[in-house]
Amino acid sequence: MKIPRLTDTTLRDGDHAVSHSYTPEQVRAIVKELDEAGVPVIEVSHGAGLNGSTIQQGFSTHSEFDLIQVAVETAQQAKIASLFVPGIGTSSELRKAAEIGISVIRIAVHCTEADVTEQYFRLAKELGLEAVGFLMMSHSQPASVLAEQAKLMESYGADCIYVVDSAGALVQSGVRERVSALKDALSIDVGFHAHNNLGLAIGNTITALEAGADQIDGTLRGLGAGAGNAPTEILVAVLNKMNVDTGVNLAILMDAAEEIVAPLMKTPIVVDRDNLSSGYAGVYNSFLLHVRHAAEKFGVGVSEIMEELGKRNAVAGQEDWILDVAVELAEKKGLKV
Ligand SMILES: CC[C@H](O)CC(=O)C(=O)O
Ligand SMILES: [Mn+2]
Repeated sequence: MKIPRLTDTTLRDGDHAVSHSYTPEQVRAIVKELDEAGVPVIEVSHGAGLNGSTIQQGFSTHSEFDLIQVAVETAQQAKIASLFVPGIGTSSELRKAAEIGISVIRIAVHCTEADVTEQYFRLAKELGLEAVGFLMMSHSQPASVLAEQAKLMESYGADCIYVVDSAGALVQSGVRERVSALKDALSIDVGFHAHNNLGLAIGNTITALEAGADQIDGTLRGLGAGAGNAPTEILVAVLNKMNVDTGVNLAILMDAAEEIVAPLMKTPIVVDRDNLSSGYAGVYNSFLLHVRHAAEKFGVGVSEIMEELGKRNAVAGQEDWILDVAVELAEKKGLKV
C-alpha cells in the first residue's frame, strides 16, 4: 500500500458539528498541533465551504477569512486548504482565500454535476492553487457514472478527485468499486472522504487505500457532520499498525483530539438511531434536523421519513420534500394531519 496524503478537516467538516462557532484561538491551537504532528494538509472554512455563512447554511461566529488567515500564519509545514461549493461560494471568495494564502482548494458538487465546476477549476489553476474535485453523495451513483464525472473534472485541470461518502452510506464493496473505477479512468490522484453513519469510516478509508486511493481525510475525534468522519488519530494509529508510515506523530494527534477537540463537542459524535437511519437510507445529514421536527410534528418515525426520502433519491436542496413525506406517512397511518 502506498503512503497516502492525509488531509485533516476538523476545521471545515467539524465546523458543521460546532455550529460554525470556531474562534481564531481555537483555529490557532488546532492548526499548531496538526502542523507539529506533520499532517500535510489542513482544511479551514465554513462547513459548507467559502461564503457558507448564510441563513441557509448557518451563520459563522467569526469571519472565515480571519480564521483562514490565522491558519496560514500558524502552519509551518502544512498546506492550508479550503472547500468551495459552486453556488454557495463565488469567484470573489476563491480569489480572496488565494490572496490570504491557501494552497489547496477542494471544489465540491453533487456527484452528477461536475460540469458546473469548469470555470472554478480553471480559476484555481490561474491562481496557482492545487485543485481537488469532491464528488459528494458518491454512494448515489454507480462507479461508471462517477468515473465519467471525474474525467470531466480532470479535463478542467483537477489534480485529484475524491469519492465523497457524504451520507456515510457506503459499505466496503461500494468503496472498492468506486475508488478502483476512478483509479482506472484517471491519471491524477484519487481520494476518499468518509462519514461514519454505518460505523465504517475507518474500515472504508482503509479499503479505499487498498483499492489505490492516494489521498484520505480525517478529523480529530471524528468531529464532523452527522455521525462524524474517520478520526485522524485512529487512521494514523491503524496505518502505523499496518506498517504504512505516514510520518505523522500519533502522540500529538491523540493529545489534540482529547484535550482540544473533545471539549469543543456540544454532544458526543456517536452513531445514534437518527444518524444510522440517515446513513442506512443514504440521505445527506443536513436533512436530519428538519426530519426530526417533521417526525415529531406528524407523529411518525425519523427512520420512516429517512427511508422514504432515500427511496426518492433526495439530495441537498430537496429538503422541502420532508414535509410531504411526513404528511403522507401520517395519513397512511390514519393520523390526523
Ligand atoms: C456542504 C459540503 C459538504 O459538507 C462536503 C462534505 O464534506 C461531504 O459531502 O461530506
Ligand atoms: Mn463531509
